[in-house]
Amino acid sequence: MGSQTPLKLPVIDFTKPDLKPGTIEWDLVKGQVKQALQEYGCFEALFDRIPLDVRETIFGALEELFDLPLQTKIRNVSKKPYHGYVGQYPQAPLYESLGIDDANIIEKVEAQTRTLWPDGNKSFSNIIQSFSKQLSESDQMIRRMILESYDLEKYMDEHMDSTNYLLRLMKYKGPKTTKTKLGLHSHTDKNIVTILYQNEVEGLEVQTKDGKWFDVKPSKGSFIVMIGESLHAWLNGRLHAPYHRVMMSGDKARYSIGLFSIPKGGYTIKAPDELVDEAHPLLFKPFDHVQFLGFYYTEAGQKAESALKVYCGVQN
Ligand SMILES: O=C(O)CCC(=O)C(=O)O
Ligand SMILES: [Fe+2]
Repeated sequence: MGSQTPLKLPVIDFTKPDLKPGTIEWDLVKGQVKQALQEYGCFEALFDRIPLDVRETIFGALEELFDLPLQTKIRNVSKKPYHGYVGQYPQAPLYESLGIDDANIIEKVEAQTRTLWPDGNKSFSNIIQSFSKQLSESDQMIRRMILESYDLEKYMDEHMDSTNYLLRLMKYKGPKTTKTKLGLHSHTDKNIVTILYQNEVEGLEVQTKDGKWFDVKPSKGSFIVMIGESLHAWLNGRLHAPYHRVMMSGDKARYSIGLFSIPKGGYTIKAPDELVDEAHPLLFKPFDHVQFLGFYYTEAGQKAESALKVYCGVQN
C-alpha cells in the first residue's frame, strides 16, 4: 500500500508506424510482450488508435453514467455472472461497476444504452463503441504476438473467433480518509486479456510472482495490459496471470475502464498439444469458461485460493 516496492512495469510502445506482422519492429515488440507477460503478467502500453479527445472525454461519459439513480443502474443485467451492474457490496463499499456486452458492436451497445436511457444516448453509445472497437484491435494485435511467440499460428483464427468483448465501466469513490481503503479485493482475471484505462486517480496494485505488491502508476493516456487465467490455462502455464487489487485514498473518485476478451460459452479451452510435454505436463483439464465462472461465483469458488485449480486443475 502506498509507496511499497518501487517497481515500474515495462512500458511497451505500440505507436510505431507500420507495426505489422513480419517486420523487424513487430518482432522486437513481440519479444517485449512475451518477456513482460512471463515475468509480470502485465505491462503498460502506449496505443495511439484511440484519438486523444476520445481518451479524454470518455471519463465524462462515465460520470454521467454513475450519476444515474441506482434504480436505473441496476437495470444493467446480464445472463452471465459479473457481466451486469455490481455494487453496494459491504465488503467493497467504494466500488461500483456496469458492463456492456459485445461493446465493439454498435447495435448491441445501443440496445444496452436504452436500458439505462430509454430514449437512447447517442454520445454515450458512440464513444463506448468506438473506444471498445479500437481497443479490441489492440487486444487482437497483442494476442497475435503471443500466439506467434509460441509458434501457435495455426490456431490463430480459432483463437480470435473464440472470444467476445465485455467493457466494464468502474467507479471507486474516494474514501475521504488519509488511510488507504480497499477498492477492489485481490483477484486474478478469469478471461483471456484485459486492457485497463484509468483517470488520474491511482490505486491499482499488482503482485509479483514472489508475492510482493507494487503500485501501478500508468502515465497519462497509457493503458495496462494484463493476462487472465483462461489464457494462462490455454498456454499451459507459459504466461503468468497476476493477482491485482485496487486500494483507494483521498477524496477523488477513480474511474477505470476494462476491455475484457472473454471465451464464448460453449468453446472448450484446451491447451494445444504443442505446449504439453514431459517438461510441461498438462495443468488444467479442458473447460468451458462460462461454466467455470458459474463455479467461481459459488461460495467454494470464492473461498479457493485458485478457483481454476479447484475446478479443473490436474494433480501432477
Ligand atoms: O480498476 C482497475 O484498475 C482494476 C479493475 C479490475 O481489476 C477488474 O475489473 O478486474
Ligand atoms: Fe481485474
